[in-house]
Amino acid sequence: MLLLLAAACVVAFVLLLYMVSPLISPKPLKLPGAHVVVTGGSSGIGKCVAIECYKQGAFITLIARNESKLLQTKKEIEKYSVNDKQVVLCISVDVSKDYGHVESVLKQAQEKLGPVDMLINCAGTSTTGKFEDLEVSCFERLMAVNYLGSVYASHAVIATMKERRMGRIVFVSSQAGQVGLFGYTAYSPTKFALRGLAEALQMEVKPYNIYVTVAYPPDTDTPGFAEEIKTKQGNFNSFMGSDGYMLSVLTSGMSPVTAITEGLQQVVCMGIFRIIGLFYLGSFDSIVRRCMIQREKSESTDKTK
Ligand SMILES: NC(=O)C1=CN([C@@H]2O[C@H](COP(=O)(O)OP(=O)(O)OC[C@H]3O[C@@H](n4cnc5c(N)ncnc54)[C@H](OP(=O)(O)O)[C@@H]3O)[C@@H](O)[C@H]2O)C=CC1
Ligand SMILES: CCCCCCCCCCCCCCCC(=O)[C@@H](N)CO
Repeated sequence: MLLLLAAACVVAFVLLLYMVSPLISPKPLKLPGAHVVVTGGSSGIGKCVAIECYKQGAFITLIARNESKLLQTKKEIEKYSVNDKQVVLCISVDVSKDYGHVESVLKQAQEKLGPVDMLINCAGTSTTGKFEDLEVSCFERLMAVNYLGSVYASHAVIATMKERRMGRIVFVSSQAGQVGLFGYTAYSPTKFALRGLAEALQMEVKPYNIYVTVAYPPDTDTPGFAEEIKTKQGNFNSFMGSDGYMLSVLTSGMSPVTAITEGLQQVVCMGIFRIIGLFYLGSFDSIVRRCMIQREKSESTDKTK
């Protein structure tokens, strides 16, 4: 009897998802000729994403502070041009300081390269350390760059996107924005905050054909991330690797789904991943405890010397 009920529930759920599926599966943005703005585009993940979009024919605006790094990256990206009309524009601005300034440079960029089709909020930074060792100014700075920087840039482009009834906004969070970990007390909250922003914003802008994605990269030092953004475009959740998959199912909460199979996988796998997650947490706790004991031991032998 119970089994029958469970089966009926699953069938009803699938049917329901099928009914709303036209509403939840955005078409991928056509990158050829599109204007893509990448904050933090002069280095690391942002640079890889910019290169990937450029390779597919997009016009790129790179935003970061350091001008020489911007120009160097511009040259690097231009090597991948696919037609002679493509432009890479560089703007030197601190996304975390003055909203008026961010707004005016984005206006200028839109005057030069046309309205923004996709904004990738990748400018970010991290500091790690034990809570008591981190200055409170560090908490303020990370929140300003990682969170408010993304708010400012998105706020500056959203009105035009709504008018045009099209657009994509990507927030680059982190796996440390899905789970709080030792040493990340200043960083994790800024990345958790992006998810809250993304969920609320997505609900507002979906009727305007604007789609929001939150990317949760793991520790990254390879250009592999560019592959991810290519295949995940239009999805609300973007992750990498098997840990990333489990984390994104486990922390799916009230995030929207962008495919029927995504919702189904969450329903089926959540419980088992919670069990696996508890093992992870147990092992993290035991690592932390072991390190603490080791440190205390070495400190006390240092003292006796
Ligand atoms: N690498 C990793 O392991 C992971 C990274 N992430 C996130 O991905 C994003 C990119 O990381 P990663 O590629 O490693 O970073 P990098 O340090 O390589 O690049 C950071 C980029 O952001 C720019 N930037 C930093 N602060 C500001 C600011 N205040 N205003 C404007 N631009 C700024 C930098 O340029 P400039 O300094 O000239 O301003 C640079 O272009 C970050 O948000 C990070 O938190 C998430 C998960 C894992
Ligand atoms: C079923 C449950 C699975 C649980 C898996 C848990 C895995 C946790 C890995 C967390 C890695 C954190 C990377 C932070 C990267 C980052 O943002 C910084 N490099 C920036 O400096």
